Amino acid sequence: MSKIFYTKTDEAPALATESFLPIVKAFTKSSGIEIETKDISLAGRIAATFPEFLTKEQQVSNDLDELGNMAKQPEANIIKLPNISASIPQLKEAIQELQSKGYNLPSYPDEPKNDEEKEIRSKYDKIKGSAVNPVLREGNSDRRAPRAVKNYAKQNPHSMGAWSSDSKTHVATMAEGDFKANEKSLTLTKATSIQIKLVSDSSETILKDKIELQAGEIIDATVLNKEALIKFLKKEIKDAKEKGVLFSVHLKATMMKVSDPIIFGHVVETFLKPVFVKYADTFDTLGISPNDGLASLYQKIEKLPQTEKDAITKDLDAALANGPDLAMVNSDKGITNLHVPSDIIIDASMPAMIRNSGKMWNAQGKAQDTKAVIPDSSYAGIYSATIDFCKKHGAFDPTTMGTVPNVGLMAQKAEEYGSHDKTFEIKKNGVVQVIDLETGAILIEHKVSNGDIWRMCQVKDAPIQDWVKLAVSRAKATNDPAIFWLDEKRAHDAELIKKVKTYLANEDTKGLDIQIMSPTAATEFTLKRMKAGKDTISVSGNVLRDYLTDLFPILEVGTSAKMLSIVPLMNGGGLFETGAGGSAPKHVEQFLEEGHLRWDSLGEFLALGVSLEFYGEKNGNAMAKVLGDTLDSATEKFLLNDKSPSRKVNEIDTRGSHFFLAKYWAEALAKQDNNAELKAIFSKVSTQINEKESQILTELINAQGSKQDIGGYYKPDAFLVEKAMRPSSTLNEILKAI
Ligand SMILES: NC(=O)C1=CN([C@@H]2O[C@H](COP(=O)(O)OP(=O)(O)OC[C@H]3O[C@@H](n4cnc5c(N)ncnc54)[C@H](OP(=O)(O)O)[C@@H]3O)[C@@H](O)[C@H]2O)C=CC1
Ligand SMILES: O=C(O)CCC(=O)C(=O)O
Ligand SMILES: [Mg+2]
Repeated sequence: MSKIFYTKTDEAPALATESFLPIVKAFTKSSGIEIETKDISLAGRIAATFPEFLTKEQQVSNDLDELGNMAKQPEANIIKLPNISASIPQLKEAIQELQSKGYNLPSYPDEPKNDEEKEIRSKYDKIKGSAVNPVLREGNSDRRAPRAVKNYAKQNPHSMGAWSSDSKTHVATMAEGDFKANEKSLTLTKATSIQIKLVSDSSETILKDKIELQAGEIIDATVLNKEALIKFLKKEIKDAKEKGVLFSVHLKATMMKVSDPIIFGHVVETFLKPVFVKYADTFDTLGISPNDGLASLYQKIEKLPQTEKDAITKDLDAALANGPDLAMVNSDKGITNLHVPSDIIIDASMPAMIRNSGKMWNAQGKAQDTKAVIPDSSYAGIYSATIDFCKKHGAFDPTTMGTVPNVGLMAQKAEEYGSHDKTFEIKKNGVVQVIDLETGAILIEHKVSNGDIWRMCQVKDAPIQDWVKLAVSRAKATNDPAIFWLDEKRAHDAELIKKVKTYLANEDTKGLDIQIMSPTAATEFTLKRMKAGKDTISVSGNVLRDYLTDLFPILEVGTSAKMLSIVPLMNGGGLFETGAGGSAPKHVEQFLEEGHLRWDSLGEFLALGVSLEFYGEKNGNAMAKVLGDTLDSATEKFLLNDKSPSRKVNEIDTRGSHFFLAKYWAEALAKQDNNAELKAIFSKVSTQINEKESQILTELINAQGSKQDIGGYYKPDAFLVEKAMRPSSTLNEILKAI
């Protein structure tokens, strides 16, 4: 009998799991459904990578590898919660925490001095950034707000900041020399293997050897010119100051884990140029890299003698004061947009700004118009088009606006999000060539200069076919227009458009409205319909999948946590992601401070519903189907009765919301007549829950209001977490007895 694999991750979702999973296990046990937890937390992945440094007791299995293999099996059924995609500062913190807990792990070598350190560094670099999702995503993505979620938002609209036509907020993006401008692309007619090399006057360096490519695969390569980037940044820093708007930079340092931290580093360095010039030697000795952000810089200068440290701090203050005001991540704590590369992640940060009248927070904690710097222009246009739309038509109205589900090309590390092992910071002037190893032909080449960022992306043919099919099936299921967001003027998109046209011709699309539009045109088309209450399916590549499934949900339903996020795996299994958002570090902060967790598990309820249904079909388990159906009804009632966690302490939080879900789930099971055994079991449970409701709620509220100690951040103490997340002994007893 196959199992449901449930992931143990990090931060707020991991805390929530401690409360919710016991409920799920109790409810599914009698139906013979086995649920197995797999640890893919950052700390777990670090421990699994370095068994040779650990004691027998500390060693753990490599659960991510196992799940990655599982994702290729037809019986795969995986519930995936959001996890940390670690920036270098986060990775270092996690290592330090484990070391302090007696794990004899090597530290992260900033500048590896020998082969052993190089090996350690390369192992850590595999854990860095988005190291989990690409391994599990062996299928394309289908993300949407279920009808019940949409209706809830219409009846209980979230706040939406007003827009004024004289808002100074805008997007700044490069006009030349960026990834978009330099992209070259081709489709392979037959399978081959390639090599990437850098040819300079004096030498040839192989950057990557023997990449196997399949027939029909699209490859593209491009380069971002460092000089053009710096020129652009200088201009925008000056312009932000002149216009009196906040300066903020929006990148994806997690998914784009090689290119974007380097770009972030250039922003930090350009902003603070005089300091980096004056203290170049000291920073070198201290191993300071602008790519790690200001927070890491401040931390490293702590090691200096007081007078030296004071001198640098004074110069940093002066350089910061001399520039435009920076958008803040946390105004109270003085954490700026330039502190940590992973604090501002474009998919969530741009929609949050748009929802907030186009403003970000300044140092005084006040909302202010902003220059959103998105260096590469490939996708920046969708945000400028949205901002222009809001300036012209005002903010969207959640009570009337339409919905925009997404069908995203994602399988097998598609496009930019699979490019990090083929992304290089160029060390010498020369030419980068992609060579066909079978024919010796140069497939693509670019002239490059020292410091440029060159990258190659791939997308295989089978995922493209699957994606087109998925788009057609969603268009059929809804009868809504489906728009492929592809720009015929971009080299990669032009190749993709040829395939889309070919594969669409193989499908029965009679009566369907399927169109191809550039991202900017698609944004305008979709927003106009959305404003008028009409629904439009976005069919996009991998990056836009990510951006659009935060942008529209955040505008429509307040958060992407409430999305149904299904990945039909290409080999027949199912990966069910819980919402489309992140791991909300802010929520953990609040929980530790006042014992209130505001993480909304709605995405998890939805994911579990489809997972159970899928399990029922795959295994001919009728009880699983009943559990799935009743969970869906419970989720609807949950929304109707507005039982999501409140944001305020001493009101129901995540744990209370789980209680209500359990209550409604038991009620629905008691009410249904498809399975007598479940009806009998849960009639009893439902009565018990209803009888003890006020006692349980009191226990859950009483657990709030004070500081929490869970014995760690990346690897909290299992016992303390359980105690904190399951404070109602009355509820625990009822669940135990099922
Ligand atoms: N699938 C995955 O594994 C993903 C992982 N990540 C990772 O998550 C981390 C944080 O990323 P970030 O960009 O800040 O995004 P988050 O989604 O974690 O946070 C953005 C904001 O969205 C709101 N939010 C998100 N999820 C929920 C939820 N379930 N319930 C209630 N509110 C929610 C919160 O707003 P408010 O403060 O208003 O309550 C939150 O502060 C990073 O490490 C990132 O790499 C990011 C995206 C996807
Ligand atoms: O894997 C990650 O780092 C983030 C994924 C993400 O943001 C998404 O898929 O929407
Ligand atoms: Mg995202």
